[in-house]
Amino acid sequence: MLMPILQVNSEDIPEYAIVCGDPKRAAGIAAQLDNPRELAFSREYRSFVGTRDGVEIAVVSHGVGSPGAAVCFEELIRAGVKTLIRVGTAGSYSADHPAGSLIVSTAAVRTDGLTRQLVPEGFPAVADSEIVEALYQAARQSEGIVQKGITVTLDVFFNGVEEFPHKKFKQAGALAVEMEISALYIIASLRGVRAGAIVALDGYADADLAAEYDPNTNVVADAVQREIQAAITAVVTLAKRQA
Ligand SMILES: O=P(O)(O)O[C@H]1O[C@H](CO)[C@@H](O)[C@H]1O
Ligand SMILES: O=c1cc[nH]c(=O)[nH]1
Repeated sequence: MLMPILQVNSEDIPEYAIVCGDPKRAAGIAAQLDNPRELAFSREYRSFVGTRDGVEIAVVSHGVGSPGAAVCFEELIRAGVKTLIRVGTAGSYSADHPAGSLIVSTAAVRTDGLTRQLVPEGFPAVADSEIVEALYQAARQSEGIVQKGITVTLDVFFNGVEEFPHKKFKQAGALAVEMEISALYIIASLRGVRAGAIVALDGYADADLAAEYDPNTNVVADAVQREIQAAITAVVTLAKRQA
């Protein structure tokens, strides 16, 4: 069956998918698999399949922001995906986690508008614990800071007249902010599949720490490579465990 927005056929989509915002990053992830094949490039959604250690993996970009990403997650699940891992970037809340650190998201604060239209207030956006552990163990095999914890999903990247809610979420224990994980966890829960996420920190979101925002440094690029390796390793670990 052809998925109308991703423009991929369900027959080509395996059970495991790695998703990321940037279509270029999707190509970079696919290039690290064996026999990568591009399936489609429709809107912001660029789709590939490849294998690692005999495990078939889809790699698909979902663009920026929860509503667009939700379309991607929904169609992948309709096409047969049962395990989704997001490989993203995020802004740090703490000097303990500078740019280049990796955070495995255990749960996401739902400040986004999308999930409010899907589930009641107070319903938690939580990662699958087996995926969290697989990502954390895989990421710890590389150099650099790796931490597990709560992330915040926001709709806003450049602010308006309202203050960003970063301070209160930081005080409450959140580690970083990005723009799609709550949508991923809520949709996974609604559709009965499992999901997890790992993010590379690309600077400080907290105004007290923030310097000039530059996500295009070598430190961030290295961290993105480490999280890609961790996500691929985690998928293989999870798949072998299920076999
Ligand atoms: O690097 P990605 O996966 O796109 O993730 C983060 O980067 C984008 C903002 O620049 C948002 O999509 C945010 O969630
Ligand atoms: O949403 C995002 C992504 C990366 N860095 C940020 O500060 N915010």
